[in-house]
Amino acid sequence: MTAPDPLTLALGMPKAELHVHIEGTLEPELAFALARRNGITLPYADEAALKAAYAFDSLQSFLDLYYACADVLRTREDFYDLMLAYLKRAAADKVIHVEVFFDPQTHTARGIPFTTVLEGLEDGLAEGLARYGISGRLILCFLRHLPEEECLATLAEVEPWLERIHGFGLDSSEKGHPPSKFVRLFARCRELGKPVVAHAGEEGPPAYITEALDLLGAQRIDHGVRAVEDEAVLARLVREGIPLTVCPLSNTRLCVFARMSEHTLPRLLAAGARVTLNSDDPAYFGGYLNDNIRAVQEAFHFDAATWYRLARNSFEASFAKATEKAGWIARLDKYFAAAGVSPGCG
Ligand SMILES: Nc1ncnc2[nH]cnc12
Ligand SMILES: [Zn+2]
Repeated sequence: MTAPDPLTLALGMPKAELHVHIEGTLEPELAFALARRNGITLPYADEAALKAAYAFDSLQSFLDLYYACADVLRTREDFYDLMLAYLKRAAADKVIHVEVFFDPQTHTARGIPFTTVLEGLEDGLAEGLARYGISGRLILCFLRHLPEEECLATLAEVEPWLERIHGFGLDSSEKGHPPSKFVRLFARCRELGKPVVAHAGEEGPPAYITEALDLLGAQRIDHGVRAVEDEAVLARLVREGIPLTVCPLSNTRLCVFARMSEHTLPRLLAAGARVTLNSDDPAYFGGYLNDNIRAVQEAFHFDAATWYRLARNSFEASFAKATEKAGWIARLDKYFAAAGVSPGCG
């Protein structure tokens, strides 16, 4: 039997996605359908005009559009449709577990009750499990462009639903909003017994990664791609086995790197960092997880062992129970064995 090429293997391998913003999975087609259903006029004539606006030169230029489009999400059914549409795409890419970010402040600020958001997303996760066999968790992200006091008020507001929120994260505009702004907020999150993650080192400097670890107690760093700029920060990430949820298409679309060939992913891997691959905001950045894999493979020509490592990292870095992780890794090993490939690691 001839072994499949590394790209074919990577596209078909079971994997987890640990960094995807549900609001960032809103495809233009669904945005217009929800706008029609809710009697809202989007400031774009049609789907093509909206897509034409996806020319970003920075994180902020993207966030402005991302928050504007989220306005079409109004009802529990809207959040359900959004989640289910994402899970369908993820299942097609052989994703078997997802840890999904959501930004409740984007919605509660518009008068949408938190329960509408939570229940709609949970309905979608339940249906996704039934239809596609994907397990899912929700990670609530705080918007870092807002004052810490407002985020503390949001946390107090969601405490009654704590057992339905798996963890807490920090997203939105990174520059000028360092992790140190949110020390009290994340101390409270940890006090509540929840895992914490934070976007850091996307556009911001490596020092923000250090702050996220030391001041917020982040257990995973979302992006972290600028860690290579500080040897000590990178060495620490490697030594402590801190997972990085890297999103290659996001980074090129938001001009963190001018082109994929300049991405720091190979350097992070070569240093021994615990990297995972993810799609971030797939509707806006040119694709879902397997589109990221295709773009990475075109630039870097990874071997089968590297793809195995990336998939294995995605399971190991998840917040699932150890028994679940062991089951997924066994499934991954079986997949590689059935393809006649011995990845030579793990
Ligand atoms: N890439 C990103 N960085 C920070 N906040 C975000 N919110 C949605 N996508 C984001
Ligand atoms: Zn993100």
